Amino acid sequence: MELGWLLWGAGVLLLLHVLMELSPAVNFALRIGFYCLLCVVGSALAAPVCLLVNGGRTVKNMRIIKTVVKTFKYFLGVRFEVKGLENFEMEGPAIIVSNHQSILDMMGLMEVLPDDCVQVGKKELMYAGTVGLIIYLGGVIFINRKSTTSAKMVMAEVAKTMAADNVKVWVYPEGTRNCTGDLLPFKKGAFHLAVQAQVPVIPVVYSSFTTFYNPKKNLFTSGKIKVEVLPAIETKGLTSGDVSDLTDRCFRTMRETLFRLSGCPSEAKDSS
Ligand SMILES: CCCCCCCCCCCCCC(=O)SCCNC(=O)CCNC(=O)[C@H](O)C(C)(C)COP(=O)(O)OP(=O)(O)OC[C@H]1O[C@@H](n2cnc3c(N)ncnc32)[C@H](O)[C@@H]1OP(=O)(O)O
Ligand SMILES: CCCCCCCC/C=C\CCCCCCCC(=O)OC[C@@H](O)COP(=O)(O)O
Repeated sequence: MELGWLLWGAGVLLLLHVLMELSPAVNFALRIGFYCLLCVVGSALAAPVCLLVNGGRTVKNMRIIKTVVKTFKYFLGVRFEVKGLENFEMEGPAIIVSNHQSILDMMGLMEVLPDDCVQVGKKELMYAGTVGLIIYLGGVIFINRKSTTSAKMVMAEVAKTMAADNVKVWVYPEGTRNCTGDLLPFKKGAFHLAVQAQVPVIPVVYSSFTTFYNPKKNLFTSGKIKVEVLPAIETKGLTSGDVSDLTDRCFRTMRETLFRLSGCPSEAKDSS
């Protein structure tokens, strides 16, 4: 009986292996499926620990979530090379902005995430099963992207409380995933938030995934991601009239860094 199960298991694994070798689409779907499975299982394991240790929804749970998510890279063959972490070594609140390429970004986020830092996420994520639960427990700030007014109100509330709560807030200013090797134009919410709270903006840039991850080409192999935490941009004394300039400045710096980290120096020159 047990031998029968073993043979079945071996047969299924062999079939999956052959399918993966033969079809890039199957290979891609299985690898992404595996990542999602890691997220679902990792969240299911982390949630009770968060509840037992910290009792409910709090940014302190991010340490537990980070410990779990940081192991995922070993299962997927993804590695990170991080520079500039000293730029996070500042007391007090800040807005962190970074490029957003894929759902895989959760690994890169957790690789560098400073203490007491929450993310801004779309509210739909709340309903993603155990992943939604863990995101809720981690204190993620949910916004409704379909309603500018409501998103602005949530951000304004965060601006009022983040100094007292002493938290950093991580925003993806492109507002959505974008895996083209370039940046989408930045939305201004993160920069309004920084100016309203009078806190610095710290940009974080991840090199382009396109050499090892491209959903359009069913490409997902192992790969190395370069990450750079850039020096903080001060906002003391800036007003809402300065938000566009601040957004542009940050966009240009991040785009140059993205091209440099991804090995496309000519495009970096074009953008300056
Ligand atoms: C195991 C698994 C574990 C998982 C790990 C857990 C970690 C979880 C991680 C979760 C990761 C989740 C990752 C994710 O889910 S990423 C997706 C969700 N995140 C975002 O969308 C964040 C970025 N978006 C923004 O910041 C947008 O600006 C928002 C959403 C706020 C509005 O966007 P919208 O498209 O509606 O409007 P607009 O930007 O064109 O702006 C329109 C006008 O309003 C002005 N304006 C904007 N904002 C403000 C403001 N605050 N005060 C005053 N004014 C403001 C603005 O200047 C403009 O005016 P003008 O300049 O044209 O005159
Ligand atoms: C009962 C419902 C069950 C639902 C189960 C869903 C299981 C989900 C499984 C794995 C998901 C792993 C994702 C980790 C978190 C990803 C966060 C993320 O990257 O969100 C995308 C968002 O930034 C931008 O969204 P769009 O690019 O605009 O779209």
